[in-house]
Amino acid sequence: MSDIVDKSSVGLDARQYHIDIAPGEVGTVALLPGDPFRVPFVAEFLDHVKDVAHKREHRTMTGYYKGRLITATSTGMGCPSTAIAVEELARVGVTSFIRVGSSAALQPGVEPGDLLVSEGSLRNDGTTAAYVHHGYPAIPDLAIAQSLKETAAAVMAGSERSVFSGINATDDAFYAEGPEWIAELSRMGILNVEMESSAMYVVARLRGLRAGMVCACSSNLVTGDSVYGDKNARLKEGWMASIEAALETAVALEL
Ligand SMILES: O=P(O)(O)O[C@H]1O[C@H](CO)[C@@H](O)[C@H]1O
Ligand SMILES: O=c1cc[nH]c(=O)[nH]1
Repeated sequence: MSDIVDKSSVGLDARQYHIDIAPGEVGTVALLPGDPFRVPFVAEFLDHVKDVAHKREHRTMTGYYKGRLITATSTGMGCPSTAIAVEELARVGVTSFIRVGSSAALQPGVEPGDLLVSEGSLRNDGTTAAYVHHGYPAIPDLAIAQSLKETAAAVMAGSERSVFSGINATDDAFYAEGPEWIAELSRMGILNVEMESSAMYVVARLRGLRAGMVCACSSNLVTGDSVYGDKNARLKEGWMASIEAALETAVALEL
């Protein structure tokens, strides 16, 4: 049995197997969109941009925002690839993570393009169950969450869009979100649903790292308001606002 691999100690100081990044190639704070095609949206805010790596769903670029070295890495969709990205980014020096995703609203009054700041996640995923007890909370770093509320409000000031904060759900199965589940989440007061934050929060807590999330609302599952069709411009505006809020938090907290 002595030949069994211990993944907690394998490849620690090397180029990482899935994200293709070596220690020294990135900074201490990473913005995490789901989609690799959204990593360049982060880069639009940065100076001295470098394309660092792109392997599988994990694309990484770095650059400077107001003098701070920022890393942007895509997680892909769902908790399994998100947990891998957080684990491997931590091994190459990242200590703080801010997910900048899209998410569907579960309460009336939230519209596509609005910003949603996470205060915690209902862990409806299989990945975190492999890491911890079912009662373990999936919660952001409190200072990051508070800062995201403030920076999101500042970024959205004067616009027609709003900022909401609350508990989100993290689901594994986009197409298994049936009407009963959506109604139950809404009745529980859950603000929005996405597919990555529980893994980011749990892995971050277990490894002594910090994490937070600000998403753009892509659709509202209880009002039927969706981005399909002419609302897409609003989602892009929401993504850009969420990225700016995350960058301002990175600067404000010196992440
Ligand atoms: O747009 P991203 O950040 O990928 O986030 C949301 O979009 C995907 C589903 O459409 C899931 O990954 C969900 O969390
Ligand atoms: O889980 C998710 C994420 C985004 N949009 C949805 O409808 N569900």
